[in-house]
Amino acid sequence: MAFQNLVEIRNLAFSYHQRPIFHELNLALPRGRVVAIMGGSGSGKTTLLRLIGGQLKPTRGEVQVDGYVVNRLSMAELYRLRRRIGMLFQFGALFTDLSVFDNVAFPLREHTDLPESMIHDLVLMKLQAVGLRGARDLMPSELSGGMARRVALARAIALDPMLILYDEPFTGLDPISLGVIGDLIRRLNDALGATSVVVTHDIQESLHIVDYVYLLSGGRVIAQGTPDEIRASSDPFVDQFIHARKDGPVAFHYPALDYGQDLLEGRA
Ligand SMILES: Nc1ncnc2c1ncn2[C@@H]1O[C@H](COP(=O)(O)OP(=O)(O)OP(=O)(O)O)[C@@H](O)[C@H]1O
Repeated sequence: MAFQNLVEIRNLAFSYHQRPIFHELNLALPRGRVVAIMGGSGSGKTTLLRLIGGQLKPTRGEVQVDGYVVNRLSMAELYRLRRRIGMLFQFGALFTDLSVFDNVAFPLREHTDLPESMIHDLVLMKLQAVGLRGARDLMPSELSGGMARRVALARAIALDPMLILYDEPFTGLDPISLGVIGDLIRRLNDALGATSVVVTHDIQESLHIVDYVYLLSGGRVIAQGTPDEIRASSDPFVDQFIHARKDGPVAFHYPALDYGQDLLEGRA
């Protein structure tokens, strides 16, 4: 049975030890879409990706991916599901002792019994898709930051995932490489018929490439909409976020004791 939403998160709560991160999180990722998850530092964006990938379990509520409740799967079932999820984590670290070709071949060799001749063709197809077929014999140390990110992207899609999770895919890139990666995220999603989730601080770039945005704060979704709706929003939080304003509903300080009291207690 095909579910309209590839990912659904319902009434989710999650804490790290005693520290609550999400209280009542609800969100849905429709099939075929590219969705951005944004929010201030520490709002739980990476945690959310890890809940979707089943690396973390919610304390309440559920995470459903392709109809499976991720937090109730056995290890074997979770492993099978994860094979259909591509992940590109911050800086998308490559294996430094493997060539570009072998980096992209890695998941195919790990997770399939395909013959080397077929792996060869699949790797070249993925490298062609990111424009780096000609760089197949280079080592990671010979790549620019933008090229390395593209190789990581080719590796993330090696198994033709149904869902691709990107954690800060634009971090540390120059503006041209950033545009190239943004464009690839969109094009690869559409070419694969996949669904993509992009956790990012890069608001302007992501508003160009995504279909929908969720803004997280205080453990829940506080705004959502299409890029046009987000741009036009008069919500003070959205305004602060979109225009990168220092002052607004999001406080600069992590919650702390009163400053004066804190200083006095230090002396006591
Ligand atoms: N393994 C962990 N154990 C305890 N606390 C954690 C752990 N990982 C993250 N946290 C805390 O949970 C909160 C959410 O972290 P998370 O990395 O999900 O935020 P984020 O929105 O991705 O932040 P950033 O944009 O800065 O990367 C942070 O306050 C962080 O300190």
